Amino acid sequence: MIKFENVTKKFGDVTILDKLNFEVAKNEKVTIIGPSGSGKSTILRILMTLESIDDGIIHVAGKPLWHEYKNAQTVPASEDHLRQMRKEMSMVFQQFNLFPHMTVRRNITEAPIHVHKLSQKEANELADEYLDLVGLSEHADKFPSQLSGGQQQRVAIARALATRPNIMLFDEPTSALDPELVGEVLSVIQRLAEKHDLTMLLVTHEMQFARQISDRICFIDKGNIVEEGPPEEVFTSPKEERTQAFLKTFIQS
Ligand SMILES: Nc1ncnc2c1ncn2[C@@H]1O[C@H](COP(=O)(O)OP(=O)(O)OP(=O)(O)O)[C@@H](O)[C@H]1O
Repeated sequence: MIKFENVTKKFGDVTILDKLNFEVAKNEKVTIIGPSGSGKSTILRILMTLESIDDGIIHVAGKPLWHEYKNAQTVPASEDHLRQMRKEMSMVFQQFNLFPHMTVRRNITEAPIHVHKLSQKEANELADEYLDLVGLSEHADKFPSQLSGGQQQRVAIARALATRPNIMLFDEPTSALDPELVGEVLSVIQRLAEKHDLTMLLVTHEMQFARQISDRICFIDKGNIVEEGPPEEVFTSPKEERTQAFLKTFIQS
């Protein structure tokens, strides 16, 4: 579903992703872990086309993301192609990024109406369906400021789902929350992982959670995957020294 081939990303002279090879299968749930600054968020931002790449190729759902084929040649993607590709994916950010002046329902219906050209009625039905899924049906007419951080993040998840993506990206979705609000957001994500046919790529420091929901853990350091495998294997008996050191500091902190 997602395939990075020799992808390099630089910011100025600094190489952030260094010929990265990485794949996520359809419906697979993968968590990326790694030290601060190792390039985890950059991977998600590149997939959302919020950042471009310097070299390599990325395929999403069988099509090149940052390129397209024209006259049997690979050329840089047009804005039209990028727009099409964006429909495959939705991302939930660390900061919920809700529109403060819009009600919860309108936050959710904006993209279905304006990007996906659904009618108001269809978009409202979608909003109701996903507000129910995240357990916030009774809050549809409130404004974000009237909700707790955990509730706001659940609205952000409903909003991301309402464009009916095949791929959901989560970038540290609980790290801006007070500890007592983390659980409610994680349980929504867990339910999604268990009950919905979605490909999920998650960046989180919630190791216990990653262990529960992931099919595979990727440990990334200095822009490359150092080790990957099933959660039990990576967390219980990491093979690489760098993974061992990272997990150790994590447990101690
Ligand atoms: N727009 C940008 N311009 C310049 N440097 C950037 C930009 N975005 C990210 N970086 C740098 O790229 C590196 C990787 O950033 P990234 O956010 O992907 O790391 P991360 O692994 O997600 O870290 P964290 O766990 O702290 O969120 C960092 O050194 C960061 O400072």
